[in-house]
Amino acid sequence: MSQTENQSPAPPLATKFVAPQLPLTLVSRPQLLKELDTMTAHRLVLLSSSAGSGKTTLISTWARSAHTAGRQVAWLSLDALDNDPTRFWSSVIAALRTRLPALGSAALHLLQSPQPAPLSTALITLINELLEQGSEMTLVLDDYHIIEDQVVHESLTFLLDHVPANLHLVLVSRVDPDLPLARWRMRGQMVELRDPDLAFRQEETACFLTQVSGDPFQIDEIQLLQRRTEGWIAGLQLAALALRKHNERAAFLQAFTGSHRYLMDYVQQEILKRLPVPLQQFLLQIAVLPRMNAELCQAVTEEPASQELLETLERQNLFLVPLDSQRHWYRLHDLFREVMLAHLQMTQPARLPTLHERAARRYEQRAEVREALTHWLAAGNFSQAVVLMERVAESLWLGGEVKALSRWVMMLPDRVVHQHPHLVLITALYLLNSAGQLAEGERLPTMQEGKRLLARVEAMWQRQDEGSSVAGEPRSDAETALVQRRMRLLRWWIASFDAITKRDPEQLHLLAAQMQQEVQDEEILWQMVPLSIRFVLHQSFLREGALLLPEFLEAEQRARASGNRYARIKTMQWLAFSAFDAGCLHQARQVCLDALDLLSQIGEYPQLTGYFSLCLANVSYQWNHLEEARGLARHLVQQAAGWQQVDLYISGLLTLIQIELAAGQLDVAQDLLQQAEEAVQRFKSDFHQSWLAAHRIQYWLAVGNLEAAANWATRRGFSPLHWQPWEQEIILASIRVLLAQRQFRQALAQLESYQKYFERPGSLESTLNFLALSVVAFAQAGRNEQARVVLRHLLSLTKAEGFLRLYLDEGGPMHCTLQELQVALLQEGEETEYSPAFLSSLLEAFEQEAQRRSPRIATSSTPHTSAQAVLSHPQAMASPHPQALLIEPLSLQEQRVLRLLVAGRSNPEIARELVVSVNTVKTQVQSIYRKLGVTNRVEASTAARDLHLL
Ligand SMILES: Nc1ncnc2c1ncn2[C@@H]1O[C@H](COP(=O)(O)OP(=O)(O)OP(=O)(O)O)[C@@H](O)[C@H]1O
Repeated sequence: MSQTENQSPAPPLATKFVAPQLPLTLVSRPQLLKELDTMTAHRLVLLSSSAGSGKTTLISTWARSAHTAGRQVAWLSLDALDNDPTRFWSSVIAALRTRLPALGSAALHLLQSPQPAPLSTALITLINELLEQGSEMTLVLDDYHIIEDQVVHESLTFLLDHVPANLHLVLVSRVDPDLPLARWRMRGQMVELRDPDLAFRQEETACFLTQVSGDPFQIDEIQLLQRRTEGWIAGLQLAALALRKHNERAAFLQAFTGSHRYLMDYVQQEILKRLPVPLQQFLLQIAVLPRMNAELCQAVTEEPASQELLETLERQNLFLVPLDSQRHWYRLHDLFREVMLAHLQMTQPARLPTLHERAARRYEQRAEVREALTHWLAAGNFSQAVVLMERVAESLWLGGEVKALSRWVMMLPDRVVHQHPHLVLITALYLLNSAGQLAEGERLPTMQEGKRLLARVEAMWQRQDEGSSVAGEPRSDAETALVQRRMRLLRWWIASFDAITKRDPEQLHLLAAQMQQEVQDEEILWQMVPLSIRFVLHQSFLREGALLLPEFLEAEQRARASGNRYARIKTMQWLAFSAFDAGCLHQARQVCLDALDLLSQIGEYPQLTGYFSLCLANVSYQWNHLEEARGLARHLVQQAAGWQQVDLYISGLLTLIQIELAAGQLDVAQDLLQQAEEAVQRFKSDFHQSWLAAHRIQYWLAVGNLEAAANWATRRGFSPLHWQPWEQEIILASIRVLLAQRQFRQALAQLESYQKYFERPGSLESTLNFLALSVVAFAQAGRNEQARVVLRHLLSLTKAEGFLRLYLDEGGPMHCTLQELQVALLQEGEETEYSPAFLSSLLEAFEQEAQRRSPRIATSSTPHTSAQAVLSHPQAMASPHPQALLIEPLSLQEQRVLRLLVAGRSNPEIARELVVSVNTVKTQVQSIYRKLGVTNRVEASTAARDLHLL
């Protein structure tokens, strides 16, 4: 090469002026191309996004199609030599001349003359030539990030500020160029495409993978790669490339992370190597943070200019994703972050623990425990991790985060587990406690996790017993005994879950007794274990939770004195439910209110409020505060569904069904029944079956579908010989079916045979339900005297606690019996073992119930009801006990007369059958007409049928 040749600048490569070849496996992006068509009407289109995000491919595809459509598109791929202003503008003019050869000769001459004119003169000449020439032209400047020369930036700004309307510029860059972008953006002179616009959508990823590999991909494989790459095309392409060398596609996809060599090489060569060292270091170090703000970055990197560096990363499209619109919080693109971490691990392994420790400390100061723990563990600083876990274990339980705690505990190495067995055992205790509150079908995984934790401590202990070397101090006998006792307790607790699954109350009883012995001198936390088993045993199995009331009262006091919040909340929960079972509604309500108060004082633990809300809803229901009960139950169901607390969700639904049935909202009840049935089936929640079946029957009876109810009862078949306490609601419901079928004798026989079970001590709630049904059965069978006797007993048991729904739910026959009792008391001046005021308030409640169900009747100017009015009310048919709809219910004798009348008997025939005079029958028939609001036999028959009075 000659001297002169050596000094003259190298001529530009002709390929600079041609859009690059498109990939063979091109995924078409019609939507983006269409957008570009519109965007290129602007003065400037900026494509600023990460390396390998598909900028060049997109714009060259567009350039080709624009060219085909007759548009003039000039192309210039910039290179490092273009960092010289003369060279840059000469290249630009050369690019323009590929489309308009006559353009720019004067400007070029000025630029290249031996005594060059000022740059602005050449630019003005070019602008004037463009304007003069007049045709539309788009100029693409690819890889503009290569340009660092300030004069080039300034001259380009000059051009853009004075650009003629027929020139449009497309700038393609990995970083935001040093141009007045904000001004142009604000003036609407510039439009942009950035990473989120360019990332492949899932269908594009699918198309790309299929084209590259030739094989169709499964949807889950596509989703996995889409998630991993977040649509970053270069990442996807590298994964596809690596995939070609693997036979086991599924295994490869699972193992594909940022530490893959292809990715690391690409990022190193294309990105990291090109950054200044301080920025490189900053990026590598902040990669230990899953999400970050300037303050955290500063804590980790000790770099005071963290805010500015974050802004630089963002401007340079270095995979920093803003998490809020104020740009306080960011995260790194996941796969890119993995590459950074892998790089850090490879180049500066000793630095990683320090960075994690700094992060952990900062998070601890911010009281962000989860993050702090993750970093302590990542730093391998297990002693700090354990200290923190021990400190926050209880709060994590309260916050419903036991599973996270158990995951962290599982990450501790054997040596640490051996030194801190109690942390592991307490985590297992919390897990088993949570398992106890889950519906049966979902209990297993949580229990398995508890088992795994316990097994770790046991295995270590066994190794110690066998004399194998486990690091750590030798233990005192007392400490060894304590750990062993706790392991035993947990084993028994696990065994108790098996007993629950096998429906084995004896075994449960045995286990609880064994445990009770063991925990005499234990901390309150461990004393809770046998109590929780006793609660399940007595509440869910034997259904005599009331028996435990004194025990729970005492436990609650102990828990209060201990200051342990877990123990307090648990004992209050048990206490509330036992009080409810014992019929102590006021006490149950007070405990719930106190517990909710306590929970609001100790912090936001909404998951723990559920059981208290449930109990409160049931108390409100009994007091006939239906609106309040409904509000509580609805809220509870919504929340429990969100928290995935299936047991609570189903219990809430069942309570809500009962409320809607009582309110006559049968359509709503029907929907809820379906939801509950699905949930019970899905989660195999057997303990809810009895309530559910009982509600279903109540619903059928309420809508008059006696056939469905009867079919069900026949299929089910009951016998006192197979009494199971957890089936008592179904048993009572099946007796209701008998009553509805007018099989009074059988119903009474059933009641008698079950009496000893329902009237046993331990569940006043069961006893009350049984007695209420007995009153109705006797009354319907015409055994009014006995009905009144049972009713008096019932009144004496419920007088102090204000039970209302217990009575109201039984409808007409209960109402009649109450009225008869009141008359008898007035006539005979009988002594009562309950307050007559209570009786009056019950009768008043029945009146209000009738008014609520049928306001037209209550406000009618005629003193007596009309059956038509009753029937015209939409809720009339919803009443489970239509007699209650009549302002004046029919007496039993009138019901008998009505039945014969409907059967077509004449007055003398009725008189003969009932052994009364014809005149008496006539009076009773008139009274029936009056009460039903009808005037003849035909109307009476219709009303009787419609109102289900027969
Ligand atoms: N639509 C597409 N179909 C198939 N492959 C594509 C598509 N878009 C991009 N690619 C591939 O992705 C890789 C990166 O694309 P491209 O070079 O266009 O990205 P870029 O953002 O311009 O990158 P850089 O910043 O490095 O210039 C290329 O190998 C390209 O072939």
